[in-house]
Amino acid sequence: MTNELKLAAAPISWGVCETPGWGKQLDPERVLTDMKDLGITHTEFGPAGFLPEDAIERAEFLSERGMTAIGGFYPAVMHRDDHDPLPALREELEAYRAAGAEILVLSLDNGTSSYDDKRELTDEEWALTARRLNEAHELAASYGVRAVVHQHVGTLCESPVAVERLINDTEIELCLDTGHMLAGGNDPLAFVGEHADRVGHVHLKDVDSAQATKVLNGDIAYSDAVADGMYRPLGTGDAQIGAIIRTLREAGYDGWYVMEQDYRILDDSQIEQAVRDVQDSTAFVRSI
Ligand SMILES: O=C1C[C@@H](O)[C@H](O)[C@@H](O)C1=O
Repeated sequence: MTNELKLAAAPISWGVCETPGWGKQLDPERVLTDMKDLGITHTEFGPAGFLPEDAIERAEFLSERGMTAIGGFYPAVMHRDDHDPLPALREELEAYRAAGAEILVLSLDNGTSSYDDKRELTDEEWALTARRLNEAHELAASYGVRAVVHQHVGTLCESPVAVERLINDTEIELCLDTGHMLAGGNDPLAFVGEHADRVGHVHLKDVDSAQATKVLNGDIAYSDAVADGMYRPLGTGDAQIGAIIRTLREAGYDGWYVMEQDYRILDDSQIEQAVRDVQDSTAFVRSI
C-alpha cells in the first residue's frame, strides 16, 4: 500500500454551502488560492452560484487557477412522483463532461432547503427513489461519470435504516462521508469493514459525537450544532478517520478522499480559524 492517497478539497470547509442563509460565503478566488497554498490541486465544484454557471467558463476558471474539478455535490428531489429529476440531472452531467469531472455526488433532498428536519421515506417513496437512483447511475455512466449517493444529515438518506435500504435495493455506490455517517447514527468504521466494495467516493469529515448525539435526539438543530463547531479538524473528533482510511486502502479503494469540515462562518473573525482548521486537517491526512 505505497500508492499515494488522492486528496482533494471542497468549498464547504470555507463556509460555502448550498443552504440559503447558511453564513458568510467566501469567494472562489480566496478559496481556490487557499487550496493551492495547501498543495491541493483538485476540488469539488461547490454549490450553484459559487463558480461560473456556464460549464466551459467554469472549467476555464478552475484551470486558470491551476485547479481541476473532480465533481460536485448535487441535491436532487427523487421521492416525489410529481417531479422528474432526470432532465436537470442530464444538464448537470453535460457540465461535468465539459469540465472533465468524474464524480456526481447525489444527495436525497427533502425539498425544504434545510438540513434541520428528519424523516424516513415511506415504502412507496423509497421504491420510486431506488428506481430513479438506478436510472441516475446508468445515465451518469453513459457520460463517463460515476454517480454516488451521499448519506447526509437532514436528507432522505440519513439513518442506518436508510443506508441499509440503499445498499440492499440499489446498484449505486456511496459517497462515504465519515462525519455525516456518525452524525446520522451509523458506524462509519463498521460500514467500511462490511461494505468497502460499495464505496465510490469519500468525504473525510470528523465530528464531535456528543454534539452529534444532541442533534440526533432533537436537543439542538443541525445548523446550530454546525455553527457551534460540531465538525472538528480531521483526527480531533470521534469518526476514527485514520482507521477508516487504512481499512479502505486495505480493501483496495483507490478513489478520491475529499477533505471537508463543514463550517458556518457567521462572523469575519472565524475566517482565519476555518483556514487553520483545513491546514491542520491536511497535515493530519498527510501524516497517515
Ligand atoms: O458534501 C457535502 C457538501 C456540502 O455542501 C454539504 O452541505 C456538506 O454537508 C457535505 O457533506
